Amino acid sequence: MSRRQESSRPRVAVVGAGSWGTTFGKVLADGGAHVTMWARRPELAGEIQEGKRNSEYLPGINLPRDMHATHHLSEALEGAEQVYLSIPSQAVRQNLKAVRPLISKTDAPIVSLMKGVERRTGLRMSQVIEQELGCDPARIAVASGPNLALEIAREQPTAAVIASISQETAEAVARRARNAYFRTFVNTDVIGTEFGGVLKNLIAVAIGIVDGVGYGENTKASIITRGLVEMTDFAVAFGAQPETLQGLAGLGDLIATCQSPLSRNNTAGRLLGQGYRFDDVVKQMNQTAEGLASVAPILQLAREVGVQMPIVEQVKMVLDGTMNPRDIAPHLTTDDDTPQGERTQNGQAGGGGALWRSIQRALDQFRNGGRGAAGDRP
Ligand SMILES: NC(=O)c1ccc[n+]([C@@H]2O[C@H](COP(=O)([O-])OP(=O)(O)OC[C@H]3O[C@@H](n4cnc5c(N)ncnc54)[C@H](O)[C@@H]3O)[C@@H](O)[C@H]2O)c1
Ligand SMILES: O=P(O)(O)OC[C@H](O)CO
Repeated sequence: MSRRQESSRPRVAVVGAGSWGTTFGKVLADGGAHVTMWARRPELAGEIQEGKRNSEYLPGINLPRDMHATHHLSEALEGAEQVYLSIPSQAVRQNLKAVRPLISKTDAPIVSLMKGVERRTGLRMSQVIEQELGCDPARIAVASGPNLALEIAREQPTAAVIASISQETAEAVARRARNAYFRTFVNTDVIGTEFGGVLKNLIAVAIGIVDGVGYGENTKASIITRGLVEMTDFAVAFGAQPETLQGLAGLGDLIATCQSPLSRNNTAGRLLGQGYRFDDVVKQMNQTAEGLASVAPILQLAREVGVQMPIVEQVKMVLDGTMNPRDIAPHLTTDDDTPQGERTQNGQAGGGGALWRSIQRALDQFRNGGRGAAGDRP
C-alpha cells in the first residue's frame, strides 16, 4: 500500500499493547483503519512497528502492515478519530491523567476494551474515563463479548457488542471496529455491557477452581447457570437491562471464558483449585486476570444493594485462603437450608418474569424515544 493510500485511512489509536490491545489493533487495521498502538515499553513498540509481531502476547501472529506502534503517547494519539483503551483496570486512572491533555482539543470517541472495576472505588471503567477525562458520557463507548484475544488474532469468526449511552457513538465505533472475521453489534446499555464483562470473570475463576479440584461437567454447568443468575441480579440492581446479560456481553462471554483454557481468569482459578496459594498464582500469571482484583469491590457493591452472590463470595474465600477449594461445590446457592425457587432475585426467571420484563421494555422504549435500548442489535 502506498503512503498516500495509508494516510487517507481513518486514524485510530489503541492505548495498551498487551494481548487484547494488540488484537483489537489488528481488528481495526483489518477493517481499514490506520492504527497506532501505544506500548509502555519501547522494545515492545519497536517489535510491533518494525517486525509486525508481538511475540510475548500473541505468539505466532503476523500483524497487518497498517499497524504502527510507539511508546510516545502523544504520537499515538495525534489525529486519532477514535481512541481505544486496553490496559489493566487498576492502571487506567493513572494513564488517563497523561491522556487527558493530549486529547483535550478533540471530541473523538473513547472506547474501553477493559473488563474490570477499580478496586479502590468500585467504579466501572467508563465511569473512571468520564471522571478523569471530564468528558461527555455520550462520547464514551465500551466493547465486550466472547472475545478471547488469541482466537480473534487467528481470525476466527467472532461477535462483540459496542455499548454507549449514545446510539450514534455506539454505531460509529461499531462501524470502525468490524471486519470479515469480527462482527460488532450495538446497544445503549453501558451498565449491563460493562458489568457482564466484569462478572463473568468471577464466575470463570469459580469454574477454574472446581476444574482444578477435579470436579466434572455437572458442577461446572451448575456454576455457570447459577452464576448467570448472580450476574443478572447484580447488574439489574445497578440499572442494567436483563436482556443484555442474556446477550454477547453476558451469557456469550460467560460461555467463552468458562470453557476456554485460553482464559486467564479460568487459568488462575484452576491453579487455586490445584492448591496453589493466591500469591503463587499471581506470580505465575504473567498476563492480566482482572477477576482477581474485582472480587472484593463487586462483593462490596453487592452488599450495598442487597444482592446475594454466593458463588462470588466463595471465590473470595478461596482467594483469601479461608475455604478449601473442594468445599466450593456444596454451597452453590446459599447456606440457607430452606429450598429456594430457581429464579433470579428480581424474579425474571420466575412467574413474575414476563410481566417484569415487559415493564422494563416499556420503560426502556420510553427512555429512548420509542426505540428499544437493550439487546445486541447489528
Ligand atoms: N486478552 C483477552 O482475551 C481480552 C479480551 C477482552 C477483554 N480483555 C480485557 O482487556 C484488558 C487488557 O487485558 P490484556 O489481555 O490486554 O492484558 P495483558 O496482560 O495481555 O496486557 C496488559 C498490557 O498493559 C500493560 N500495562 C501493565 N501495567 C500497566 C500500567 N501500569 N500502565 C500502562 N500499561 C500497563 C502491559 O505492559 C501490557 O502491555 C483487561 O481489562 C482485560 O479484561 C482482554
Ligand atoms: O482471558 P480472560 O479470562 O481475561 O478472558 C478474556 C476475554 O474477556 C474473554 O471474552
